[in-house]
Amino acid sequence: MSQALHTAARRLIVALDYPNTEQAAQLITHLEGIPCYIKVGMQLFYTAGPDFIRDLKSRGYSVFLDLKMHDIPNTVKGGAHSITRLGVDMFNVHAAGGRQMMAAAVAGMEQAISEDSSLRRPVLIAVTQLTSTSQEVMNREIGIAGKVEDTVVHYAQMARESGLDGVVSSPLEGPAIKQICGKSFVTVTPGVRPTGSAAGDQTRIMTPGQAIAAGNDYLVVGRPITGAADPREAAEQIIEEMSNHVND
Ligand SMILES: O=C(O)c1cc(=O)[nH]c(=O)n1[C@@H]1O[C@H](COP(=O)(O)O)[C@@H](O)[C@H]1O
Repeated sequence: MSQALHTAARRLIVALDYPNTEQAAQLITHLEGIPCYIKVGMQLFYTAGPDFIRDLKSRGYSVFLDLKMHDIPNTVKGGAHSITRLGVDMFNVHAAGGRQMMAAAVAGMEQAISEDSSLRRPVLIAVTQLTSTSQEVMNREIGIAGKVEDTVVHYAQMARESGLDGVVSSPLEGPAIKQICGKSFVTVTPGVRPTGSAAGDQTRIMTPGQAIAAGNDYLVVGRPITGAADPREAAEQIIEEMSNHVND
């Protein structure tokens, strides 16, 4: 693998949204040798549990544990402490939980690190508006007026001020977030669809090339890879497209 492809692969996060460890393990086998991140979300974690995460880490994988915590500050602090102790590389909370909750997540993470010096500080990010949320749904159902981008940027600012490292947003909002929060504030962007693949429940989407060209740091891709006839080929095509747009 060339340096450019390697660099692009490190910015791809593959979502293992599976109902059991067997299917997840099969996909990991397909991706062997590709240095991408692995994302474990609610569906897999609630059945596979922490042992699956420890196993991935012991085998050298970079792991994003996507449990989107949203609770009272004390509970989120405890959750962040437990998650950090698993040794994951990235995890998330919902920005809608507010500043105090996000600061509590940072405190829980830092407490775990201070107790065990072998742990590395994970990247802690806040979900802004889910990529499945359209402008209309945000206004009429969630009850937030205005543009999605403005809410996303507001949440991103709160996350930065609360000590988080970045946010989850759609790739469309990446440039506005970077402009307000700075280039080093991390954007992790699901809602990525290669040309011709089904959007499904995602509404705010870009292609892998567009998402990288917009300056986003990490792309989260699930079904376009996990649902492909040849998942490895699908992942390689996405990485190639990403690598072609790194300096756009
Ligand atoms: O936090 C996330 O990862 C996340 C946030 C968000 O706003 N939208 C979103 O789709 N995700 C996750 O990103 C993945 C996207 O999967 P696909 O739509 O199959 O590519 C899923 O695992 C979602 O849980």
